[in-house]
Amino acid sequence: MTEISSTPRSVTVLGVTGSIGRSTVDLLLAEPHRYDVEAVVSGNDVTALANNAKQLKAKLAVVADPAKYQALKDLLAGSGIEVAAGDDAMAEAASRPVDWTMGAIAGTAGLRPTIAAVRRGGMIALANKECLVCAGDAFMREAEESGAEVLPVDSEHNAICQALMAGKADEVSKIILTASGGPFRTWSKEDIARAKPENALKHPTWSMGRKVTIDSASLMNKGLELIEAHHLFKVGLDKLDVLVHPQSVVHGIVNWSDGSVVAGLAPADMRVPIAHCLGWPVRLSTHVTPLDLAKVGTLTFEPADEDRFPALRLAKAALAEGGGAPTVLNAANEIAVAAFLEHGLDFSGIPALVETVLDKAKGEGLVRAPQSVEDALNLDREARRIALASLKRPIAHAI
Ligand SMILES: NC(=O)C1=CN([C@@H]2O[C@H](COP(=O)(O)OP(=O)(O)OC[C@H]3O[C@@H](n4cnc5c(N)ncnc54)[C@H](OP(=O)(O)O)[C@@H]3O)[C@@H](O)[C@H]2O)C=CC1
Ligand SMILES: CC(=O)[C@@H](O)[C@H](O)COP(=O)(O)O
Ligand SMILES: [Mn+2]
Repeated sequence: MTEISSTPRSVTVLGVTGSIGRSTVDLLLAEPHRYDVEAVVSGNDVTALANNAKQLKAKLAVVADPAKYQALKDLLAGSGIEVAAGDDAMAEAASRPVDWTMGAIAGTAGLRPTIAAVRRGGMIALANKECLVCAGDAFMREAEESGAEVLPVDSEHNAICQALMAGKADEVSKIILTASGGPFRTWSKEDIARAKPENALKHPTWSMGRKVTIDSASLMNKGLELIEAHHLFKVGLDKLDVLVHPQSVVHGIVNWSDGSVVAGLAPADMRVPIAHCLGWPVRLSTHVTPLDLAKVGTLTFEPADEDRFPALRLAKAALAEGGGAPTVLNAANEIAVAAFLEHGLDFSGIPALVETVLDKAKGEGLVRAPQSVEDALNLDREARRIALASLKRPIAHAI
């Protein structure tokens, strides 16, 4: 049995102020002697960032928004904690040597700092699925080259990664990702089309950041997760499936060639997969309320409806097409979600915009296979330009 090391694990948390970030901080503070926190990074919430930096005794705090530099400096004055701001500072923070990095910045904004961590090596606990949807081939190739170990945090992928330990890669017949079905699981197509942000932000089983919550409501989240699974587990769409499971108790399922089925179950609490990655290869003890299956009582499963949830169909098609299609899909979806949250787009406008952008990008001959992370980011920018130009009402904040 592998023992828990008595040497503290050095850690950096990208996206420390978000939903995944807060769960990570909770685990770090439960056993502070086990960790040496190097850097914490946020987008613009300097109050929470400064608090996290002090609580965790971090050496460095970085905020993405350069306009927030002075505010962060004032908040951390006299603490001895180094302060920085901006994109280059985030990448520099992520490239400082540590054993373990949490990649939990929301959206493609997280790609540059996360790849900086990958290039440095060590363990990368990856929550940010957009990194893999935007630039999966290049991202995983760089991880292989640097020796970085990519640990899946996303609940389905973490469960599947554990289930996959029951056999060999060539003995897998199917990998199934469960989906809660989101708040519109039982809604008609017409009602879904008219859904408002306040409806879409009411996730039935998980408490998460706004972007992933909207993606769950459209089932784009499950589409992004299929692409994420393709890169993490090196399987094609023919071996991947989605099953709607409203209780969010079973997170991932592996069907084996001999008929055996191994499923990963856990409470709907992200501290469980984060702890799995934080302790890896050792299991930590957490204060998470254990899963009580007698209390849950019934587990149900149903097929996903791609007619009412066309985002899932679009993501599957992008995965099947490959090349730059997932990059374009992801960029268009980020703009669409931002527009929906600003009331600039109907809910049904999200998949509609994604489809329009994919068609226009193909028409302009842009959907090439990215050769590098930087190449993927260039394609991402071009797809955003098309998406923004396709909106009837302009938006103030692209995610
Ligand atoms: N929440 C969950 O349960 C799950 C989340 N994920 C994935 O994890 C990632 C994070 O999700 P979640 O924690 O919910 O998101 P949140 O919106 O709650 O948090 C996002 C974090 O990213 C930071 N951030 C936002 N924009 C930037 C930027 N431009 N530069 C640097 N930092 C930025 C935010 O800082 P600030 O607070 O200052 O804005 C915050 O710390 C997503 O990719 C999501 O899909 C995957 C599975 C489950
Ligand atoms: C917690 C987590 O991993 C989310 O990605 C979750 O999967 C969202 O729920 P849905 O199953 O509704 O997309
Ligand atoms: Mn998930």
